[in-house]
Amino acid sequence: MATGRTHRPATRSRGIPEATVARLPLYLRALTALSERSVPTVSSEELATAAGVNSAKLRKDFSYLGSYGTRGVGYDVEYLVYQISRELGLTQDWPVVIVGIGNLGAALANYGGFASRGFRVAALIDADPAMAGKPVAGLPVRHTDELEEIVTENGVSIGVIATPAGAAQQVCDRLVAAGITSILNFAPTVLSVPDGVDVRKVDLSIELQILAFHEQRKAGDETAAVRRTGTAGRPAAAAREGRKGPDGDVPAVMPA
Ligand SMILES: NC(=O)c1ccc[n+]([C@@H]2O[C@H](COP(=O)([O-])OP(=O)(O)OC[C@H]3O[C@@H](n4cnc5c(N)ncnc54)[C@H](O)[C@@H]3O)[C@@H](O)[C@H]2O)c1
Repeated sequence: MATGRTHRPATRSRGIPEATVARLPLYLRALTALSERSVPTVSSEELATAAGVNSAKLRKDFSYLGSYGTRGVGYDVEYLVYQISRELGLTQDWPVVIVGIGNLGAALANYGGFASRGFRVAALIDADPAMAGKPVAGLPVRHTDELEEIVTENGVSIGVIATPAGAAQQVCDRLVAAGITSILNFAPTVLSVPDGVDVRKVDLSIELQILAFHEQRKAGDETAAVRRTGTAGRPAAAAREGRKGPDGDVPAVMPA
């Protein structure tokens, strides 16, 4: 049934670019920490540092929300938390189902951070009949036979897939046929979905592979520095000075 991939315009309907949308959760996390410490206002520089974002970019992002802060005072923390939460659709409750309640699915079900951010785990679903009825994170595991019924009854629009890769597309197709329009996929496979369905993929092994790439680069830089100077521990200085290595390579700063 899967017919194609979701294509999203670079700018959303209300004129907020996708790149800004992707940074809103970073601001929200930093702002929530400030709010928990009862900090009333924050400057763009402080918030940018806490969110790991450049402050000019932050000001531009907030201008899309119509939030400009007050000169000499900064941004009102509580109001920004409300504004960003509203923009992200977090002022309403989102029931979520998790499919595949093995090691990862059970860990996700037990993660308190979903509920505190408005994502209520409505049901846990697994194909293993031996698991049906067993409690995980206070919820009885339901069998996949009930998947469509669960989605409809709970008005679920977000599904989390934590099954083995081989089962993920079939699970995805059933979730979509049942009415789910957003999928968070942890299985190491590319899912095909019809237009109008959003898929976000989480893959820790890919993140590790990217870190391995950087580690290899660092090791390469170190070796080059030893060759250049006969001393280890100088590549950072060489990079700052923009010096080229013997092979003509400039130590690269890669996007995170
Ligand atoms: N994204 C990541 O960073 C990350 C990290 C760890 C694991 N994973 C992936 O997550 C998935 C789960 O890993 P795990 O260690 O929890 O595996 P697991 O074997 O412990 O659990 C898988 C569960 O899925 C169930 N299942 C199998 N087919 C199903 C189907 N058709 N419908 C519903 N449930 C079904 C099984 O009964 C089992 O309970 C794997 O694809 C794994 O590669 C991803």
